[in-house]
Amino acid sequence: MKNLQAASLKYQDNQLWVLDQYLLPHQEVWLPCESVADMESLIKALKIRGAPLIGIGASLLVAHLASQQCSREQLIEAIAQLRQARPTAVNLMHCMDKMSAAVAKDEYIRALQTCAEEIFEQDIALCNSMANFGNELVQEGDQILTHCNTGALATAGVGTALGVIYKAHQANKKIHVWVDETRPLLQGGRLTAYELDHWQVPYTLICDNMAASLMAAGKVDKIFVGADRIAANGDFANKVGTYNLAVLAKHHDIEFYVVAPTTTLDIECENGEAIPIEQREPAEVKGVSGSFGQCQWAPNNAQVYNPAFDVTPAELVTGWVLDTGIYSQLDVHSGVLRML
Ligand SMILES: CSC[C@H]1O[C@H](OP(=O)(O)O)[C@H](O)[C@@H]1O
Repeated sequence: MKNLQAASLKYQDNQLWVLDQYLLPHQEVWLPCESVADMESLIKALKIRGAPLIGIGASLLVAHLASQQCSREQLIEAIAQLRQARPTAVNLMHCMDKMSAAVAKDEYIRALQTCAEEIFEQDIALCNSMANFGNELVQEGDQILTHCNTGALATAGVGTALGVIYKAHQANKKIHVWVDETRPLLQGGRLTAYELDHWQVPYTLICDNMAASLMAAGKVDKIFVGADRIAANGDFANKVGTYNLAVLAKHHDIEFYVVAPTTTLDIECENGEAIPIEQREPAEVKGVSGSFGQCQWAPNNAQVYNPAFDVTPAELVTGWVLDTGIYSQLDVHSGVLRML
């Protein structure tokens, strides 16, 4: 397989490497990934994360195993196992479907390697398209709020929602970004802040519970978020806390955009109720952990509710920014997502 390099994933000299996002921003540690167990563990621990990237990483791992003379049966098992690694981001399932089709071919080793390379390179192009379309929505001086991390760390390209922000900054639109820290795993405070620092984009880090007062003060012009799965009717799942922002945006009449590649569409899901929501470990809410270690503030026996995502209904969305264009409520209500 050819060498491939993304911000947090690389295939170099027949070895797959993952940048441990759990340790960012203070430690940049690249981990080798050599087995299904390795990749499954990295995905579940969000050491590799982001709807597009987990599909891309899993695909590269399967292609790597194929080049290591794994049998077709072992590869079929690997695909089935990786498909289960996380339940909400549909990109993973779409990628594993593509790899399943490839492993069924006579020349399955080459087919798997080509498929994984195409998935990687396609995502770069999808990110560029989303960024270009989304940038059309950004005016000079906009104050943009974003949630979680949707940048180069979560994709093979410039990102989804954060890719739009990156493009607007590159176009000298003098934007400012409000960054939700995004409890409980702090993807915003750790990863989005890290990316915006790197790109020298002006930003201010906030706790998630501060977004409402910023909107009330007229300090937010637009909101751009990512998605993990978009249903046929336009409802979508994204990092928990996204629904909060959508409701607040409606109340304050602020434009609210979801930015995602078409690989995040799942027209098998009629609406948001059909999207499986990952429930994660209580420890993530009882305290916090990262490159600094771990601390717990809640009592050991505290009951915890820790959904990794929530669902935003289509009626709260101003526009869907996909790699194929920008779609309005009217477009989506007419069923356009089923035709992409
Ligand atoms: C472009 S990434 C999309 C999506 O994935 C993130 O979830 P996680 O950090 O749990 O992988 C977040 O919901 C982003 O918006």
